[in-house]
Amino acid sequence: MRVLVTGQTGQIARSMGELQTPLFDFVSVGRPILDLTDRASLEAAFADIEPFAVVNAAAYTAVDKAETEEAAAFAVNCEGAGAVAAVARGRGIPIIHLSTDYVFAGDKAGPYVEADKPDPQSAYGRSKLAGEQAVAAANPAHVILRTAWVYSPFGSNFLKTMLRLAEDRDVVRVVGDQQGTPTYALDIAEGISAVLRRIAEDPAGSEWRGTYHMVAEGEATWAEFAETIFAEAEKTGQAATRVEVISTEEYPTPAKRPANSRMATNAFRKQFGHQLPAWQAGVERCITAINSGLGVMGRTS
Ligand SMILES: NC(=O)C1=CN([C@@H]2O[C@H](COP(=O)(O)OP(=O)(O)OC[C@H]3O[C@@H](n4cnc5c(N)ncnc54)[C@H](OP(=O)(O)O)[C@@H]3O)[C@@H](O)[C@H]2O)C=CC1
Ligand SMILES: Cc1cn([C@H]2C[C@H](O)[C@@H](COP(=O)(O)OP(=O)(O)O[C@H]3O[C@@H](C)C(=O)[C@@H](O)[C@H]3O)O2)c(=O)[nH]c1=O
Ligand SMILES: [Mg+2]
Repeated sequence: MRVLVTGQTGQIARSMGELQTPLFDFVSVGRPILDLTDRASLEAAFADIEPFAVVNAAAYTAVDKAETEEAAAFAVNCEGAGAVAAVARGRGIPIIHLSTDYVFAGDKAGPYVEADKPDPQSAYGRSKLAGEQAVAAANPAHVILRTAWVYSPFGSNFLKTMLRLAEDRDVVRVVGDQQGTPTYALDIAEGISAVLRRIAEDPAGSEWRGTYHMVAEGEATWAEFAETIFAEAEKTGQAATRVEVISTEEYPTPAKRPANSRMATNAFRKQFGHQLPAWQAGVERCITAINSGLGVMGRTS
C-alpha cells in the first residue's frame, strides 16, 4: 500500500523513509514537485502516486521567525494543510496530519488531554491550530497527531543544536522552567505506522478518526533534555559539557513557548494499541544513529 508523505526533506518524512515495513511503501515528495501552497502540484502528486493514505509532515516550523512571518506560516500550516486534506478527500482517502504541543497556552498544572482547550501563544502555534481545524473541516477521514520537541539525525532540531554548541563550549545555558516531552522522529514514524495499520484494517470505519496526543513516555525540561544529550554524547567519547540551568526570562526569544506542554497519551494508546518508548531511550538511539553517519550531508537514506 502506497502512502504519500509530504515534506520530503523534513525530520518526520525522512524518518518514515527509514522504517522497514512490508505493509507500506512510503513515497515522500517535496518542493518544488509538491508544494502545499500550490494546489495543482498537490493534485498532480496524488494522481501520480495514487496513495492509500497521505501523511502531511510538511510544515512551516521556524517558531521564532513565524512571529514576523505569520502569513507565511498560515499559508503552509493552515491553508496548505487544508488543501492536502481536501485533495485527499476528493480522492476518498484519509489524511494523517501532524500538529504540536504549541497549540496550548502551557498554564495547566497537569498533562494536557485532547479535550483541553487550545490557546496558542505564538504565531506558529496559531497557524498549527488553524491547520488542525482546516484539516478536520476538509476531510472527515483524518487523524491529527499532536507531538512535541521532535529530534532526529535529520534537519535542524534541539539535540543537534546542543551537540553543535558543545563543540566549542564547556557550558551551555538552557531553560529549566519549560516542561514537555522530547520525542524521537523515528518513534513518531513507528507511531504513524500503527495509525496506518489501524486505518488499513478498517478504512471505511470512523472510530479511529480524531485528534490524539502522541509523544514519548515521560517528561523533561529543556535543561534536562540537554543534560541527557550531553551524558549520552560523553558515553560515546565526546568531551564533557555542563548545562547551566536558567529561566525563560534569562533566554528571551521572539516567540513565547508554553511553560508546560506535557501531553497525556492514553487515548492514542487505547485507539491504536501502541505506545512510544521513553524519551531517554530515543536520545541514546539518536546519538548512536548520528555517530554511525545517519543524517550526514549527502546521505539520502
Ligand atoms: N519539529 C518539532 O519539534 C515538531 C514538529 N511538529 C510537526 O511535525 C511535522 C513535521 O515536523 P518536522 O519533520 O520537524 O519538520 P521539518 O522542519 O524538519 O521539515 C519541514 C518540511 O516541510 C517542508 N515544507 C515547508 N514548506 C513547504 C511547502 N510550502 N510545501 C511543501 N513542503 C514544505 C520543508 O521542505 P523544504 O526543504 O522545501 O523547506 C521540510 O521538508 C510538522 O507538521 C510540525 O509542525 C510537531 C511538534 C514538534
Ligand atoms: C538553543 C537554545 C534554546 N534554549 C531554549 C529556547 C526554548 O525555550 C527552548 C527550545 O528552543 P528551540 O528553539 O530549539 O526549540 P523550538 O523551536 O521552540 O521547538 C519547537 O519546535 C516546534 C516546531 C514545535 O512544534 C515544538 O514542539 C518544539 O519542538 O530551549 C535555551 O535555553 N538554550 C539554548 O542554547
Ligand atoms: Mg527552533
